[in-house]
Amino acid sequence: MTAQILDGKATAAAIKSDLTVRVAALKARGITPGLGTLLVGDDPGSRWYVNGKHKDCAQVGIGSIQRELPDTATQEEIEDVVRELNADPACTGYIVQLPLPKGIDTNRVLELMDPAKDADGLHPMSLGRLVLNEQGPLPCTPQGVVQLLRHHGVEINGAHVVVVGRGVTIGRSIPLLLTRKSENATVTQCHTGTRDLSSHLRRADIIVAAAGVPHIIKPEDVKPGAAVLDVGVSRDENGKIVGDVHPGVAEVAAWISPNPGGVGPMTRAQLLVNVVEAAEHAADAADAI
Ligand SMILES: Nc1nc2c(c(=O)[nH]1)N[C@@H](CN(C=O)c1ccc(C(=O)N[C@@H](CCC(=O)O)C(=O)O)cc1)CN2
Repeated sequence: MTAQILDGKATAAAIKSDLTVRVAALKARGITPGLGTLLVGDDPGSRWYVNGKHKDCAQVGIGSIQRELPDTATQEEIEDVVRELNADPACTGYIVQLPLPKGIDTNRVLELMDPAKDADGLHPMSLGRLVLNEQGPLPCTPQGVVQLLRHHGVEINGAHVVVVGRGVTIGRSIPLLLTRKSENATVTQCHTGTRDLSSHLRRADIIVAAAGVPHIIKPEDVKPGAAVLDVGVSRDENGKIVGDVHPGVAEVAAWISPNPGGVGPMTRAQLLVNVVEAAEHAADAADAI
């Protein structure tokens, strides 16, 4: 039997439809949320992602502020734009598209952002809030993974999840989200230093593959009936996406996220959720004065 699809495109469309209503309600209260983006350099993938984010904004009624710098930009030039976005009242939330060019201190850039405008959940304050179980913007891809599972009714409570990868934007925070009481999973985090990856994978009810290694998850390593989410993005010689999950896994798993069309659209939808939630909190705080 072939696995059922964890359909990121359809789930993201449902989230966006709900957000359209919430943005209209904010506008009725005199607040227009505006997403800022800072793109440094001309990587075609990053440009595609940023353009997609602005297209999404237009669909749900969120304003757009688009800033760009060449890949020769210095740390100071990048930080100047960050300060401008911090000060811009039309920009209620923003992101710095990652990765930044080599030689740029990414953590210093992220730390300079106004945490109240962090739309990506990647500011150290936001990540600290996640650790402390406090309210704040959630990292977009990790929360996209959680929402994709929830939307399709995949049982997370009590599940054993194996995450492959420990990168800061994705792998690192997935265990933080899935071990919250609301999710209640048990998580094993595997990485390049893990001995005998297969033995961990075979025990997983849910696998989240975020290693960036083409087809690292093979059919023989997957427990029949597991849910498998493919977050890896590598490219073949024609520029086509090759995920972390071997196509044969679809014959063993009960659920599989396509790639493209799975976690990617959910990343974009969660960004919009963060922008709208921040604007709603600001509106509530203003009303309370
Ligand atoms: N500041 C950030 N930078 C990066 C993040 C992030 O969350 N914040 N994540 C990734 C890139 N990313 C968002 O920025 C992203 C990745 C993938 C997709 C997506 O919709 N992908 C499509 C396929 C697109 C293609 O064909 O290339 C899909 O999966 O269907 C959206 C956003 C790194 N940087």
